[in-house]
Amino acid sequence: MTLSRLAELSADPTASFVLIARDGADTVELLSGDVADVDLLADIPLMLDGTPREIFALVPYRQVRERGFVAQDDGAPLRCVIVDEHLHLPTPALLEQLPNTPVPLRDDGFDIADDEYAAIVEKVIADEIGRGEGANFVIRRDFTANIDVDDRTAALTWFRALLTHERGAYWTFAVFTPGHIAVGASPEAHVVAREGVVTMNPISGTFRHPAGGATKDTLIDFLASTKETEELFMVVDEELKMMSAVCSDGGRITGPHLKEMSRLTHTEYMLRGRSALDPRDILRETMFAPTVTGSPMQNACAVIRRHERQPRGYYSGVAALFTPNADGGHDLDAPILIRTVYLQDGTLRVPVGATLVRHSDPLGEVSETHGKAAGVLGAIGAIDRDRVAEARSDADAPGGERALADDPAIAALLSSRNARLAEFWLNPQGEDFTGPFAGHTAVVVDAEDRFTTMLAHQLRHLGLAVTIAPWDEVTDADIDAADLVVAGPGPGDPRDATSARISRMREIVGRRLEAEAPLLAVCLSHQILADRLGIALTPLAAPHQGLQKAVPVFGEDASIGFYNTFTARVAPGTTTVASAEVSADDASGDVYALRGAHFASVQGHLESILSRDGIHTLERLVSHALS
Ligand SMILES: C=C(O[C@@H]1C=C(C(=O)O)C=C[C@H]1O)C(=O)O
Ligand SMILES: NC(=O)CC[C@H](N)C(=O)O
Repeated sequence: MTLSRLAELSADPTASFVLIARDGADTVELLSGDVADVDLLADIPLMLDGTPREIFALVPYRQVRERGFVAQDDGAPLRCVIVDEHLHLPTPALLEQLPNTPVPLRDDGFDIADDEYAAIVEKVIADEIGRGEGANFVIRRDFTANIDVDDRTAALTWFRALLTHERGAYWTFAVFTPGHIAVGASPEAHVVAREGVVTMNPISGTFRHPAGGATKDTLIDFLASTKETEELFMVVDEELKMMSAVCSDGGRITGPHLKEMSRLTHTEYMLRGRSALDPRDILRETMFAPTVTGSPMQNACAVIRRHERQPRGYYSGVAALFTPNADGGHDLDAPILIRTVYLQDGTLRVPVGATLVRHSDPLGEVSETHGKAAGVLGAIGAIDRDRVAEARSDADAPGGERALADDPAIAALLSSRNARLAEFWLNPQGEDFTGPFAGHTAVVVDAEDRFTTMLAHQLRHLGLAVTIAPWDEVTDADIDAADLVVAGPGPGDPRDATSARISRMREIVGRRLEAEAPLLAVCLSHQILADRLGIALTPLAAPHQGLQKAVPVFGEDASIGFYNTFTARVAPGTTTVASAEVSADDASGDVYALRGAHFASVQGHLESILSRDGIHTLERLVSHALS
């Protein structure tokens, strides 16, 4: 009876329904109901006539405009299915019933050719990361094709192929709404909220299996790659910013783990914290994953706007399932919309991107996009399916399936990565805010890099009562009233006289110095402070975006994470400038920290997971500024 319901729904072109196979489940969920398109996340109708409702939503990328971020606007609707019926279908019986119709593709290929994509990668590294705009950016291309088979039959065929041949997906799903179909196998949970616990699952680092499949040796080579390791650390930092914004306990990280799929293996962390927010607010604060946009996230949207030719539609948005819970609220389960085919009136699109970092190899990123698209492209018949991968995905095969993650050498290599990270974020932090600076207030000025949420969280641990204020909202009165002002980091060239944001940060730094009132200046603001003291600013020969280094900070060596392209530079050996004490690199003269009467500054990000000595150094600098 339940299986016949699927047959009925598929036969009705006006019906809206969703099929979801969650990781590890032996059933496929079938949800159906009426469609409602809404403008804002807050409009998602979780309550109707006083009754909590289950809602499935497709959240398009353009929704980032709700956060004040830029996006090409294609009008893709924030589409909700108000669930009337939620069935569980046994997977084997469902597979028997799903069509397996040949779906020939016409006019198929990538909209951006390989060499053009490589050229975009080079441009993003030079013009964006190379100009201090951020650490990592995801730029996408689309595989497109046309089909002549009926849309719904094609989509069900592809869903069957993904269920049968892909593995390691968080959700394998198919969404049918009038005029719009999406079918995918996404590895990545963006945000999950259950009983007050919020989980995020940043996945980055991509190992494309060689012909014949992954082996222990090839996987070990991948795990040793600095680029792939640092890429994952950077996205964990960016997601911890989001966790710090939504969770009272800031969030802690566990992992790293492997995500083994049919043709590639990713590396991932889990971030966990507690939050009492409405799930729609959690979703808004976390729109969208840095793993599919970049960091800092707000500027990543501007970079995407500059370098992508077509709007994103649902790519990098989320599918969000809001389910009523026992507390009268809703749980949220929201995978990222990647590895998905979108189908409208016989035309399909499979968008795919790669995370570009300072040491990206353009051709390597080209093949990474092919590798990531391969699972879906194999399922829709655009490329040959990989027999080896499929054999491995058969858990009933003789000898069963043995995950490489279980190998002791691999497990040891993975866990050794954490030795580089800050214990603060690896351990439970509790909510005990009775640190050494209790009784003092701080205003943290955000210059469009939400590292301020992590800074604020650490400052609260040190006892301060903290508020975060955006650079364009904070008033002079706010600046004057705080016991401590923390002038935050931000994208861009610190010498840029045309930027209103950088000018305002200059005013704030100057105002506190003139008042001789406690100031801590971080990264961009450290550069601004250095400039004010007469120290020269210059681009680094190679950006330090996402780099960990042990550097001298006033008599102690500190292991710190860096996210800068520019630096303040003195003649090597310099120890004071004007009235300020300088901690600089012996060889290059690059200034790592400054301190003087009532102020201190630091080039690195003490709040980053890359800063093993972060909170300790933060405490030293705040203590100096407040003294
Ligand atoms: C951007 C995509 O995937 C993301 C980027 C990854 C990477 O660059 O290593 C890995 C997994 C995903 O978070 C995509 O599939 O389009
Ligand atoms: N994170 C930052 O504040 C970076 C500062 C500056 N945009 C640079 O790249 O050097």
